[in-house]
Amino acid sequence: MLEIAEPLVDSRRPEHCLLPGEAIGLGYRVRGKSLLEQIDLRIEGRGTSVILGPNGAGKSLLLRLLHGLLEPTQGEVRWGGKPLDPSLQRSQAMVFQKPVLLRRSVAANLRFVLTLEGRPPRRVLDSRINQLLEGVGLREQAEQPARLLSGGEQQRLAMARALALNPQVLLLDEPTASLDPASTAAIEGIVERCVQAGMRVLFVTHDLGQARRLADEIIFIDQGRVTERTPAASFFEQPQSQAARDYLAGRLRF
Ligand SMILES: Nc1ncnc2c1ncn2[C@@H]1O[C@H](COP(=O)(O)OP(=O)(O)OP(=O)(O)O)[C@@H](O)[C@H]1O
Repeated sequence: MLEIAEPLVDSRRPEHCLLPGEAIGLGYRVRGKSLLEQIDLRIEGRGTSVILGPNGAGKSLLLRLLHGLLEPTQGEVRWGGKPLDPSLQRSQAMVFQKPVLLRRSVAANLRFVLTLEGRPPRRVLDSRINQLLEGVGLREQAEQPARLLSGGEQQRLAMARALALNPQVLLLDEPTASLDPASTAAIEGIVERCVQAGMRVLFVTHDLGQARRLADEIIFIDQGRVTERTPAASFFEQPQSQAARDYLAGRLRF
């Protein structure tokens, strides 16, 4: 298994306090069709909320709305009591199933993010890039074109890029869906260290083993509605909603 060196997460915290995150009467409709409806959620404290639910339930839409990539058609999203603006948005980071990387070197992908808001001294910049690459086990590939990395390596680079600006909240949309078990374990290890360092994680997955390993609580979504929110231990023993029981038993619902 890949050994990932410390430290990955910078101990300096961003200036904004993002928590709590709130979805208040949140809804999203497209062409008269309701895709998410009446979502009320409060995200606070530490740890990892794993979002489960069948295909098409609205999990990715919820993450995109929480991250401000989509505008709700009903209700609102607030972080730290305020609507998400670009500066608050930079205090959170999202990683997608398919990493979207620049056609540049591995190090240049990180340099790009780290110089978005000004150019730190070269020594500081290089040291942070090395720290991030060390943290995700990619130090030796620093000068390699990012597009030549394997799928697992690309996703580790995407994680490093997400962590570059010390987000307080990490939104992960099936980041290991196309990865093998070793690469999946590497990503899970990075996520665990982020949680230990105080980040709040929202993690969408269909991998129930992964949900058991990572979740402090489960948020279950079915047909655009949150049907339950339960501590992880009791969710797997005793899901409260029929939708969740069907999902765990592998029964299709139409
Ligand atoms: N921009 C859009 N316009 C119209 N329909 C959309 C749009 N985005 C998503 N949808 C639909 O909304 C529903 C929820 O999509 P979403 O991607 O959130 O599901 P999901 O729970 O993440 O599913 P999966 O587990 O398959 O990734 C789906 O039926 C999808 O087709």
